[in-house]
Amino acid sequence: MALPSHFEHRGSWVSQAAVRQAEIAIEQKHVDVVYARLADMRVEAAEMRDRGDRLAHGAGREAVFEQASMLYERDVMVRYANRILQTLDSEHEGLVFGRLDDKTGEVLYVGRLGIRDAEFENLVTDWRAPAAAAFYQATAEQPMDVVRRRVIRSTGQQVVEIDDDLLMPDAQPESMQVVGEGALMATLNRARGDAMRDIVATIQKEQDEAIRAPWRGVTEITGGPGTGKTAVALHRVAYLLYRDRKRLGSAGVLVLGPSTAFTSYISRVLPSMGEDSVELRSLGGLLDGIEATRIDPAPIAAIKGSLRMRRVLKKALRDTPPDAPTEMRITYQGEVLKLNEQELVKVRRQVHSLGRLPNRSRVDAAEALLEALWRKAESYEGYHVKKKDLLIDLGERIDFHRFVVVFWPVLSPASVLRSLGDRARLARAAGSTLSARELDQLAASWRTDDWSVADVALLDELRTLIGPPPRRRNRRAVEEEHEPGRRRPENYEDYSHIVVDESQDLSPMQWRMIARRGQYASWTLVGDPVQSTWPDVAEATQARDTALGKRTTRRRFTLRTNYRNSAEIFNLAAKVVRGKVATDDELPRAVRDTGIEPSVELVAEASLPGAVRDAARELLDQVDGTVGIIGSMTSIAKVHSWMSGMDDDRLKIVDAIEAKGLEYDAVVLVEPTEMVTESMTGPRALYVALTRATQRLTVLTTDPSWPS
Ligand SMILES: Nc1ncnc2c1ncn2[C@@H]1O[C@H](COP(=O)(O)OP(=O)(O)OP(=O)(O)O)[C@@H](O)[C@H]1O
Repeated sequence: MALPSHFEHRGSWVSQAAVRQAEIAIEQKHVDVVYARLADMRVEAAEMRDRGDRLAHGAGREAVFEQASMLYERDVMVRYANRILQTLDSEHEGLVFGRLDDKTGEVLYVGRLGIRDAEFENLVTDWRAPAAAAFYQATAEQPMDVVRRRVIRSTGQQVVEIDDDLLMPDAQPESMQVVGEGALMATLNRARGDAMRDIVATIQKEQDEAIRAPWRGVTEITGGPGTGKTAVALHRVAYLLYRDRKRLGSAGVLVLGPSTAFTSYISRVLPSMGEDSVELRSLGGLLDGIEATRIDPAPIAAIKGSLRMRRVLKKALRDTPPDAPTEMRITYQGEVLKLNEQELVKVRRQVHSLGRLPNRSRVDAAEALLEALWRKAESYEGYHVKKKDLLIDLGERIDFHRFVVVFWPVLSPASVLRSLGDRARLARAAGSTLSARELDQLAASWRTDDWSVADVALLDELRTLIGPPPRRRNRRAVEEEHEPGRRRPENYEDYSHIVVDESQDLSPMQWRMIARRGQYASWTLVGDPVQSTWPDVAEATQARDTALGKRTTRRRFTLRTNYRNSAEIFNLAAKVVRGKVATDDELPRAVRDTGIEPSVELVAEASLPGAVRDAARELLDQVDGTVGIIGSMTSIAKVHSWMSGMDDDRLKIVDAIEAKGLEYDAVVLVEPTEMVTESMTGPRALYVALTRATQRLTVLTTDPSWPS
C-alpha cells in the first residue's frame, strides 16, 4: 500500500498520529522503568539508613564506619532524588526530558538527575554531566554523531509529547521515526504563569556554552531582551553546583535580582532542578529585616547611588548624634566640672580622629572625656586634685558611665540615615558635595517611614563605616552561618559565587555593597546595556571594575536570539531604541512570528482609565496566561486606582522599573511618552516595558505624536 505523502520515513517530519502515539509509548516504557527504579531506591535508602544508623552507633572498627559513610552518601542521594520528585509538577518537563540516538545505535536518556539501575547501568544521565552536553550542543552542521535528538515532555509521570530534531539524515536507520514540530517553538508558545520555568529541555547551543563555562573569574552574559540571560544564569548556577559542589556549595552562591517581584518570579527555577541551597536576594533585600521595594524618582536614585554619598555618610557619622547631650556637669571633690557644647564637640572630634569604627570607640570616648575633665579641673584656681585619682575615681562612677552612653550611643545605620532627614544636619554632612536642590530632595526622601531600594546600599555602607554593635556571638551562631543552604546574615562576606542579574542598572554604591559579599568570589554578570536605567555609565563601570578587583579571567557570552517576544512585538520595541541608544548589532533577533501586530491606540485623557480596563479585559480573554499592565512611574498609582475592582489573578500591575526581567503573555502599556520623559536614560525604560509581552501588546497613549 502506498503511504500518504506526509508519511515519509527519511529526512522529513512524520505527523501521522499513530506513529506519534507509538513513539510516545516507547518513551513511556522507559520513563516507567525510571520511576519504578526511583521507588525501589527510596525503599532501599530507608532500609540502608536504618542499617547504617545501627552500624554507625555500635561500631568500633574502621571498615564498619566506612560502610556507614557510604550508606550516608546513598541516603543523601536519595533524599536529593525525593526532593526533586516533590518539586516536579505538571508545569515542568518531567524527570526524563531528552533522548539522544547516536550513529552507532547507542541511546542516551537525559534528565534532571542521573539514575542507574540495580546493575549499575545508566537509565538517565544528569543534564549537567559531560555525557549530556551533546544534547544541547549538537547541530545539523556539527551533529557530534547524534542522529536524532528527542525532547520528551511529560505531565507528572505521563509522557504527553515528543519532538525530534534529525541532525544526521544520512545516518537515519529505516526504523527510526522522526516526529513533532520542534520542542522550542512549542515551549515558547505556551502560556506564562506567575513563575518562570526552567528550560533544561530546550537550552540552545549559544546558551549552553555560557552555562557550562568554567566557574573561575568573571563570566559576563549579555544580550537583548528575552534572550534567556536570566534563565541561562540560573541554569549556570545549577551546573556549577553540580560540577563543583564542594567548592561552591559550602561557602554559598548568591543570586541577586533587581526587585522582590523578580526574585519571586524566578524563585522556582532552581528548586525545579533540585537546587534549593542557593540564596536569592533582591537589591532591596540584602540587609536583614529590610525588604525595600520603593523606587526613588530617577534623579534622587541617581544621587543616592553615586560615590559622592560616601563622603556625605562619612561626615554624617562624625556629627553629634541627634539626642546626644550638649553639656556635661559632674561633681568631683566639691567642685562641679563642666564641659560646654564646643568642648564636647572637640572631644568627639578627637575620638573620631583616632580612626576607629564608631561602634568600637566608646572606650576612647570615655578616656577623652576624662582627659577633658582633668584639663578643666586643672584650670580651676585653688582646686588641687591628682590626675590619677580623678581619672580612676570618675572612671568608676556610674553617673559618668551613664553620660558616656548617651554621649557616644551605639549607632545603627538606620538611625544615622534617618537623621539626615534633617536638612541642616544633611547640609553639614554634605559640605559642598550636594547642591541646595539635592539637599532638599534627599532630606525629604528620608523623612518617609520606609526605605527605598537605593537606600539599602547606603545603609550597607553605613554598616561598615559604623562597625557592628558590641555583642557576643556564640560559637553555634558562627557555625550556623556556614551551614550550606542557610540564609546567611547580612554581614556574610564569603560567597563563593555571585550572580548579578540586570547588572547594567547597578549604581556605584550598589556595586560596593555587592563586592563586600564576595571578597574571594567568582562572578556571573548578566545584563544588557541597552536596557540600562543608570545615567552615569562611566562612574558605574569604574565601580564595577573596582568591585571585580584583580580577577583577570574574564569571558563574555553574547546571546542574540529573543525567545520571548513575537517578532511583531519586538519590531515595535526595537524602533524606539534603534539608532538612538542601540546599534543593530546590539538588538536581538526575535524567532517567533504570530501574525498579530501590536495595537497602538491614541485615546483622549479622560477616556484613558476606561481604555486601560477595556484593553485588559480583552487581553484576558485572548490569552491563557498572565496580562501585565505597565504604567510609567508617574502614573502607576493612578493606574492601580483605575483597575480597582477588576480582580483577576492573571492580572499584574507594575511600573516600568518594576517590570524589569518579568514577562507576561499580554501587556497593556500605558503612556509610553511619559516613560521616556521621566527616565534619565531616554527611551531605554520604554524599551524594557515594550519587551515584556510574549503574545500580545496594546499601547495606549494620549500623545498624538507617539510613536513617531
Ligand atoms: N532555550 C530556551 N527554551 C525555552 N524557553 C527559553 C529558552 N531561552 C529563553 N527562554 C524563555 O524566554 C523567556 C526570556 O528569558 P529570560 O527572562 O531569561 O530573558 P532575559 O534575557 O533575561 O530577558 P530580559 O533582559 O528582558 O530580562 C523566558 O520565558 C525563558 O524561559
